[in-house]
Amino acid sequence: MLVLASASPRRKELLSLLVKEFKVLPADIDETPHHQELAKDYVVRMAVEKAKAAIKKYKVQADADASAIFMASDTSVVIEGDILGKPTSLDDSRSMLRRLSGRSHQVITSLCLCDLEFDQVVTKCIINDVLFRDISDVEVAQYWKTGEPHDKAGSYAIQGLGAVFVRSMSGSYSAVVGLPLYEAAQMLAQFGIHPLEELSHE
Ligand SMILES: Cc1cn([C@H]2C[C@H](O)[C@@H](COP(=O)(O)OP(=O)(O)OP(=O)(O)O)O2)c(=O)[nH]c1=O
Repeated sequence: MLVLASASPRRKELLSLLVKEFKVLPADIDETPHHQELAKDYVVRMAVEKAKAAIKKYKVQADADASAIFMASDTSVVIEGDILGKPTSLDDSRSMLRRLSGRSHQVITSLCLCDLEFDQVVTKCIINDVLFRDISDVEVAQYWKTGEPHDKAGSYAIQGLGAVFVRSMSGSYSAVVGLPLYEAAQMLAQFGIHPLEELSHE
């Protein structure tokens, strides 16, 4: 059994493109970056901590399966080395989008796959570049009202209305949305889960 350690509807939707059956077990962790922690290290640490928290929750379940595999991920927007998480208010969203306006930033997504005993652990970090057009404060306020930026790192969603800000991107689109499909498929194969085989045996 594969367990997705996530509360993100995007991650669930993306994983369902690769795997038919999996459980979803959201993991609550402290997402505060350590002092001077590098963004790459931070996102990988977050994915590992989410996986570990889900393992802890899973182990106390009555139907816990010893062969369960756990998948967790984290997405952060990074500009000038600063990590932008989810906005807490319109002011916060405004300051994020003002920083991103008219320039390029990185979206870093990590992935962690591991077994129940945390003996076999594989992590990966995917870095994408996203270039924004200029964004006015009026647009920031209008965008905030849609609700879309509220639960998104960097205060935008490339898969939604936020796409109107994106001039170009390079890297993995699915990674920016929250779950890098190419890398997830490669990592699942290391745990004996082969998406194409599984989905072709209907
Ligand atoms: C940049 C960007 C982020 N996001 C989302 C992906 C993630 O869900 C969210 C970043 O927050 P995360 O902390 O990575 O994820 P989450 O809290 O939503 O879910 P969980 O930790 O339980 O797995 O931002 C988009 O949906 N589109 C985008 O373009």
